[in-house]
Amino acid sequence: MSELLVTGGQVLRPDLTVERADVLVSQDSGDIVAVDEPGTLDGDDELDAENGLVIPGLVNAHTHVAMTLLRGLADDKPLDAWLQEDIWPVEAELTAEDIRAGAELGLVEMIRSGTTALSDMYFEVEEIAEAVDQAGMRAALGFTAVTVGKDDEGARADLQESLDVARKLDGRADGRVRTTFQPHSLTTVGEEYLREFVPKALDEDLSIHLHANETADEVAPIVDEHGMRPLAYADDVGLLDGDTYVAHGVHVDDSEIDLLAETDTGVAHCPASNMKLASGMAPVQDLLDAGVTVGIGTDGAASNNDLDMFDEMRDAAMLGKLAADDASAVDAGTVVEMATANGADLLGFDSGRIEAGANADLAVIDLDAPHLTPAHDLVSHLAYAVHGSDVRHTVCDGEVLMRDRTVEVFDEVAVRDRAAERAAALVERAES
Ligand SMILES: CSC[C@H]1O[C@@H](n2cnc3c(O)ncnc32)[C@H](O)[C@@H]1O
Ligand SMILES: [Zn+2]
Repeated sequence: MSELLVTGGQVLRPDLTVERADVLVSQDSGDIVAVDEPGTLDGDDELDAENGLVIPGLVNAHTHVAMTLLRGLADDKPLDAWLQEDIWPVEAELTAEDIRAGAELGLVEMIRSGTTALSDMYFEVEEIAEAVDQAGMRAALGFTAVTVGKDDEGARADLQESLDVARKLDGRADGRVRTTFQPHSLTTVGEEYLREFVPKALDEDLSIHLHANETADEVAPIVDEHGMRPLAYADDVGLLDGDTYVAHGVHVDDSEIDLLAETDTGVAHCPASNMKLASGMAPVQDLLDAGVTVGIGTDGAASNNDLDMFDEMRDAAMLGKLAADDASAVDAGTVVEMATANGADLLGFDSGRIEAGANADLAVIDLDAPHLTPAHDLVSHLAYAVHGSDVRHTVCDGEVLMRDRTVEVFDEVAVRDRAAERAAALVERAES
């Protein structure tokens, strides 16, 4: 039996109070054993949290982790033009090795900035699952099906692959990988295919993750073609009958907010991507007031351009206020809950809170910094002042992924070099 003691720090509790405490975690079960007064617990190994704040590992509720290879490739365009002119032509040249290299780079970036769980949409998911296994992180993964531009055989093969991959990879990495069925969006997967394959996913009790209501441009065609709002259409084809969360949810009207709440459908809010692609402002406070579970995602690094969930919390708070025209909307405590417990709920993990019995997924923030001084309110600091680079240690499933800012699960320099080489060769191939 091996136990790790995170000692000497202040601890963020599930009710968002902060207290001086030690946290004992089991490296066998991967769970938190106890949170108790300093000096009262003993472990086989220790992690020094002196002058630190121990928080739940952050949960990135929507990303495309391998898109780190496309970071900075194409900026300053709206979604449709960005995808069609820049991203999809390069993605067409991606190999399994590229995706592995991009995923490893993204996971290193996440570990360095205190993220321990992610929900990912992409292809070559076997490679991503292996990278997650090596990273020691937790993930909800899936193969994303797109049917536009494909013949019937190709379209059906894509959706079948999404089901097959979900079935095959569920439980990988000693149970740290869960899977989701993934139609890319309501405009990129045809109705006949949704009507055929969504019931199959529901029969198999698969969670569902899709992009929805991201831009105004994708709402009108759905209303024209189906005579209803996008989320009413999603409900009509059964997408909201399961354990479902939608990425973005920007252009949702009141009836759709009610529908999300009634069907217990979650939203992965992606504030930076929504701002950068000028997609719009999600009505986050209205969603929360209606009882919708809202997590936070970075989206891919090509539309962000980083995977730092502290940046994302700050963006969520700022944009939430603008959207609501109310400075009290989407407050600091709310964004911290969104990035931890809410995200864990969406992904189906027992993490996102520091209490006995929860998954031992933690990050320790170094508070010894000018931009974190004074410390009137540490929840305020988490939302508005901490940067990913302030993370000193990262722990997932009881294992130390980063100790004293050294990533222990990857050779970080080799990961960076490989990703840079692969990204350069990828772009060369796409341009030739
Ligand atoms: C086949 S995996 C996912 C697919 O989605 C593309 N993508 C990246 N960001 C977004 C976004 O904000 N909205 C819609 N689609 C997005 C990505 O490039 C992949 O092709
Ligand atoms: Zn996305």
